[in-house]
Amino acid sequence: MSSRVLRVGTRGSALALAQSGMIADRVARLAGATVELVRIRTEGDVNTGPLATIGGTGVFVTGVREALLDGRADIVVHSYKDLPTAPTEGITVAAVPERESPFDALCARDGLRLDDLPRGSTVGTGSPRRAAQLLARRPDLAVVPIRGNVDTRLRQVSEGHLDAVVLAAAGLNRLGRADAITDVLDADRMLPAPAQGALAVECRSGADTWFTEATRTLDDAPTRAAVVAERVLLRDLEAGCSAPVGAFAQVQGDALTLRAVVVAVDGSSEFRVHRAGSPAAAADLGARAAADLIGQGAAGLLGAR
Ligand SMILES: NCc1[nH]cc(CCC(=O)O)c1CC(=O)O
Repeated sequence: MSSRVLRVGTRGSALALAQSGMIADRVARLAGATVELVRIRTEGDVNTGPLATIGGTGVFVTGVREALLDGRADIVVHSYKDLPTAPTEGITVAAVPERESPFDALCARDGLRLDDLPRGSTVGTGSPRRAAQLLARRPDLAVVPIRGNVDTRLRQVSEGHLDAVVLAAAGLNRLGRADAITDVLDADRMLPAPAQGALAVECRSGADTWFTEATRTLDDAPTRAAVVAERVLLRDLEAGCSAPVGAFAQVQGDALTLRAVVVAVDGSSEFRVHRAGSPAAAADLGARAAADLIGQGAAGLLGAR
């Protein structure tokens, strides 16, 4: 029996446990280790008020990273789209594993698809990006702000309080709730949040240990290139994770393509870009796309910056 123990820091939400558990099992198997889950309760879990009033989604990330930095955990796993774009001193993204579905999913009553929702239907989402793109296509819908974990949101539909909710397909898939999806919103209808569906596996910088070595082997180069392009775009727009910015990059053959949109929160106007580059120059592609959007006047839709 091996004496190696991989300590994986994780929040206690169902999604966090599913994601951390899946990565932990893969790293542990590669390293011949056993897994110890280190539960972390963050400010965002304790305080359920509107995220904007308690410091944004960063409140979830900070608590988890503290466990890494003070040595309680060896690795931590984040939904990449929840990470701020600025790098953190002392922490390295050791792996960006192969991406799950990057797309958003409509979960509606009675199996309805977006175009079949009756006029005036209520759709729950707390995301300005999702709200704006829904309203751009269906101005008649009533977007209702909601928060809470995936199960709480799905219950709003199953209990008849809302006609539909929009959630990341990746989260639903990882939680085994793909059955709730009635319409996967492809890139032509809704561009996802930068890095949606991707995970970031973090280790302390400079620690060349058995667990960083094993973690690095989970890195997927095409996913990393796509995520770099999407997040450099977000960074250069100086927009946060709740900004009305959609972006989707993918490696196709030798090329990396990037599509992005900045939308008015009421869906009344938008700026778009579609560019291609080399996967080796992913950051440059994101930067050029952001400059293009700013040149079109997109900064005016990004609000106070
Ligand atoms: N904002 C919360 C969050 N962060 C990551 C996911 C889903 C998983 C992913 O995008 O990787 C979700 C839920 C959602 O947006 O529906």
